[in-house]
Amino acid sequence: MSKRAMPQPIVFVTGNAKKLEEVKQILASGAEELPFEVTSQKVDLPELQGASCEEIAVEKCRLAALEVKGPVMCEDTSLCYHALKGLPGPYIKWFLQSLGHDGLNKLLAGYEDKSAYAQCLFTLCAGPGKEVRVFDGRTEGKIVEARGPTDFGWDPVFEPSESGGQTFAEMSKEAKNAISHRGRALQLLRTWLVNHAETFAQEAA
Ligand SMILES: O=c1nc[nH]c2c1ncn2[C@H]1C[C@H](O)[C@@H](COP(=O)(O)OP(=O)(O)OP(=O)(O)O)O1
Ligand SMILES: [Mg+2]
Repeated sequence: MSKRAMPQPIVFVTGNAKKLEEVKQILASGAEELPFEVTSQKVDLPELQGASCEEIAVEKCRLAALEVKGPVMCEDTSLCYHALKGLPGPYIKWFLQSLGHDGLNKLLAGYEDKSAYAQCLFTLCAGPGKEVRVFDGRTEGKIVEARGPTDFGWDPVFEPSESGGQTFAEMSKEAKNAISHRGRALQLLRTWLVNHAETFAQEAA
């Protein structure tokens, strides 16, 4: 299907400039070309509390579609400690903001198990009231003392199992994107859009 069949671009709605930067890099580097143009809009949307990661992600995307009045994608990132049964999970933003990297380590002081996974839920919606589809990407690893540049969230304290001992912050952007929660979820979204371009364009029309 040609791009002309889908005049409206998909708007990636996020309040986080670093997420946007990675999403642009990942979309530019893929093997398959996305059949839709992706633009972005900076909106910090409210997020449900006390709900599952998936419920939070779906509700945020639903609000984004209402705000943009057209096709949107969003994402929600969680950092889930196995010893804490998945917490901080979707509340990692507030834990990081209040406790810092050191605090994220100290949370696990009473536990031997330092393992955790990063989860990214990408959501896609063709417009107000339309179905919200969810794409789940995960990366397993462990929580370590901060190492590497501190310009993106909890990257310095998360060491993926597949990185050969580097934290996300110590890895090159390409290396992180190749194994990251975000890279994996976005890859699933990309493949879905490539295979269902017509369905999505019809929903958006
Ligand atoms: O790859 C990552 N590496 C390190 N840190 C990360 C990553 N991805 C998100 N983060 C941080 C940002 C925020 O502190 C929390 C997720 O919260 P989350 O609500 O998904 O992000 P946000 O509010 O900054 O942006 P948005 O407007 O898209 O909701 O983890
Ligand atoms: Mg947020």
